[in-house]
Amino acid sequence: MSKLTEDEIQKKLLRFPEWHYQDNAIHAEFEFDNFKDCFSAMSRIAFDCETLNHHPNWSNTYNVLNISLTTHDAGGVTHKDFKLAEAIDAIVIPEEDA
Ligand SMILES: C[C@H](O)[C@H](O)[C@H]1CNC2=NC(N)=NC(=O)C2=N1
Repeated sequence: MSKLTEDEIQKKLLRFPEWHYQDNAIHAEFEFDNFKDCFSAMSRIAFDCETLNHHPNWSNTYNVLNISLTTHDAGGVTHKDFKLAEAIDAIVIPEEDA
């Protein structure tokens, strides 16, 4: 899968308000009520990663989850990253805000 141009990425990001592009990856930060809710979301995301065979660079500090998505095999952002971002948004963003 070939990497997207910055123009293509910025256009796609219009549909992903939580995400921004920087340094060959798309990034988002999500805050939860507590560690348990955060880690629960991470567990659910992990199952989707396995289904999609695509994996995030991420870190967790108590109730905050930082996620960066890039396609290592392509050296940049591809459609696979947006597929995973879509799955993550579906898990993390409450229905009434989506
Ligand atoms: C062998 C396996 O399919 C690849 O290494 C997959 C797994 N998950 C991946 N995740 C991400 N983010 N980028 C990849 O290039 C990638 N490649």
